[in-house]
Amino acid sequence: MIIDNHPFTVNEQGHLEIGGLDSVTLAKKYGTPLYVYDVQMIRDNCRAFVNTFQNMGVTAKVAYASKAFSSIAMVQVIKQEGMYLDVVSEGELYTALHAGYPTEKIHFHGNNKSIAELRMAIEHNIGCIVVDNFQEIKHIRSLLKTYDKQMDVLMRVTPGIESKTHHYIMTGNEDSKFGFNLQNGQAETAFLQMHNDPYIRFQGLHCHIGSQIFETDRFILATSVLFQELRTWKERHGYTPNVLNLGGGYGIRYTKDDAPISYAPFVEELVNEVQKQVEALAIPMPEIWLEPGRAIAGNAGITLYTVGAMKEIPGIRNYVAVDGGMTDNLRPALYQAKYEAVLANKAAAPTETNVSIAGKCCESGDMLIWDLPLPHVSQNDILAVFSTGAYGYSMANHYNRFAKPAVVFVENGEDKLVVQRETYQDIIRHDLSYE
Ligand SMILES: Cc1ncc(COP(=O)(O)O)c(C=O)c1O
Ligand SMILES: N[C@@H](CCCC[NH3+])C(=O)O
Repeated sequence: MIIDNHPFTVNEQGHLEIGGLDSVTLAKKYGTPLYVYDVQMIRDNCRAFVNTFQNMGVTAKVAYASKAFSSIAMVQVIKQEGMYLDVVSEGELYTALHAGYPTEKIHFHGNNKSIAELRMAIEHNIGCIVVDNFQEIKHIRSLLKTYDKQMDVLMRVTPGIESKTHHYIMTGNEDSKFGFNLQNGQAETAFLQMHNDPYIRFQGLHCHIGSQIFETDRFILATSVLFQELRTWKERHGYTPNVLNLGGGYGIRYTKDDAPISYAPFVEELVNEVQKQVEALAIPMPEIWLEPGRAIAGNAGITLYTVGAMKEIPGIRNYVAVDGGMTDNLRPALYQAKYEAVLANKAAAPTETNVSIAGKCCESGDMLIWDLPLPHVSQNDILAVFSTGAYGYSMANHYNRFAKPAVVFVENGEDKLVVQRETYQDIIRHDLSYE
């Protein structure tokens, strides 16, 4: 039996399976809360992007945006898939270096890169820096001169496009902290500062319009806005780009209300648009780069919790509390994000009650799901929340001094612990005594 619209099955005992393994057994073995990933699904998501470009004969680089979920094992899977890697901090870069990621396949982002981060990127000869502001141009130029090194650089621009997503995760609108503004000429000024620099190898433009977006026409629109700018630069400065990075942001299915983007037709649509624009401008086809994060990791991960206290307020609400919450999944509290879930140990049972899943933080907004139909719920049932593979572990925090959960990978019928559960010793590790 397949779980309604989620890519998971139910076994003969009526338990939810992930990657062919019984999720209830995994919960018992590793404890809860527990993040579990189906690694084959991560690989399939990577291949859907990479293979479509290959099948179309288009030169492309697909980078996994590691902010969605970064750990040594995750980065190693991405490396095995031959993908590129997008990092936005020293910490993500450090993780990639420790995972043995080929440094020339790493792209560095960020709206406020520190000198230390730029040094780290330059010292490790990473593949590309995506420059975000005028101060950074100055820093990169002087650092490259000091190191006497050249570096591939892209310029992040904001195309002035509002995407239909939560306001907090829009990034392509004019009023954004990210990138150079196209409308007011700042992008062209930045371009003029970089394109003849002896140390900066200026490769082209980068644009990321936001996250969890379903309308492919937004990406097409962003592409056409970039080409309007490129037309101007061609006419004024004779410039043609080597690279066009169209970012990430592809929406996945969290609930039945979401219609996720199908990667292959989406990539085809995007490539066709670039080809059309390139022909109109009479320039050679640039390399197309993409940076999916959520689309790679999101639906491959679930979170398992154990049901604890239950509180029924007759005529108002049935609260079911689990042993995690906004500390392992901040998205409902931060973006009012919606999720679906089942009882992993009763996955084949008919639903008979409507409940609200509460976390255990001392915070009324610590609710994981407000309305969830479930079978009869008992203490110690295992709740499995779907689509938590992206921005779950990576946004986990220590509020109320909760320890971060473990992460388990499942592949070829085997489970492997890839991030240990934190201990209370970890929680107080950096505390110093004042006595
Ligand atoms: C520059 C950049 N690239 C890629 C991503 C990945 O986005 P998503 O996980 O929505 O694909 C983000 C996050 O929004 C981003 O800021
Ligand atoms: N963290 C966000 C997305 C931001 C992506 C990075 N710019 C989320 O959970 O949806």
